[in-house]
Amino acid sequence: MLFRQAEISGAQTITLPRHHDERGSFGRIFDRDRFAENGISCDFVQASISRTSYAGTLRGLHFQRAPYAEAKLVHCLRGEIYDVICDLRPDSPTYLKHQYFYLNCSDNEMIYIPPGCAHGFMTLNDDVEVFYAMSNIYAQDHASGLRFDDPALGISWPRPVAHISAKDLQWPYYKGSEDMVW
Ligand SMILES: Cc1cn([C@H]2C[C@H](O)[C@@H](COP(=O)(O)OP(=O)(O)O[C@H]3O[C@@H](C)C(=O)[C@@H](O)[C@H]3O)O2)c(=O)[nH]c1=O
Repeated sequence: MLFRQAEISGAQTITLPRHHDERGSFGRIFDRDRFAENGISCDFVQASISRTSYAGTLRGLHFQRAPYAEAKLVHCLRGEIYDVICDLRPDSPTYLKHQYFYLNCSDNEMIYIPPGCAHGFMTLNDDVEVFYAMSNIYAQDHASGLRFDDPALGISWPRPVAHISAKDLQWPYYKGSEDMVW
């Protein structure tokens, strides 16, 4: 596993090893000791898979409010996504900055997102699967979000939004709602 610091403070890209043979491949996605050696020592307590039918679908931007703020691991299992993390920690050197990653099922990359960042992605083709592991339980009352087109965040998405949930359209803009973020 190769760990590299991302631009967003505390975020990392993790290149996963994969062993190939005539049947296909095998690779480890989580290694507690290697993660801890590289500064990721939280427990991952839930893992989920999302499946998205169509290209141009946007999910996000999502985070959980305290005391359920969570770290996430994100890995694309099928297809390709444009993945975005956005730093909402006022005490962070990268506060309100965002970073994007193209995650493709064949490139063996995973993103570690520290607690206090919002996360979202857009699918770049049909039939996309994304794996997540989270360091906190899903707490519906603390699930929160921000608008994907928030001018304070300035995220430029690679194509027009073709599909988005009603829930994701009703998130507030950050300016004026900073207090409800945490
Ligand atoms: C996130 C989540 C949702 N759910 C339920 C709630 C709802 O009925 C259904 C779909 O939830 P959502 O609409 O929130 O799904 P989705 O919009 O795909 O939410 C995901 O978006 C990306 C960007 C993330 O970063 C994820 O952590 C997660 O927030 O699944 C759970 O039971 N557990 C969970 O951990």
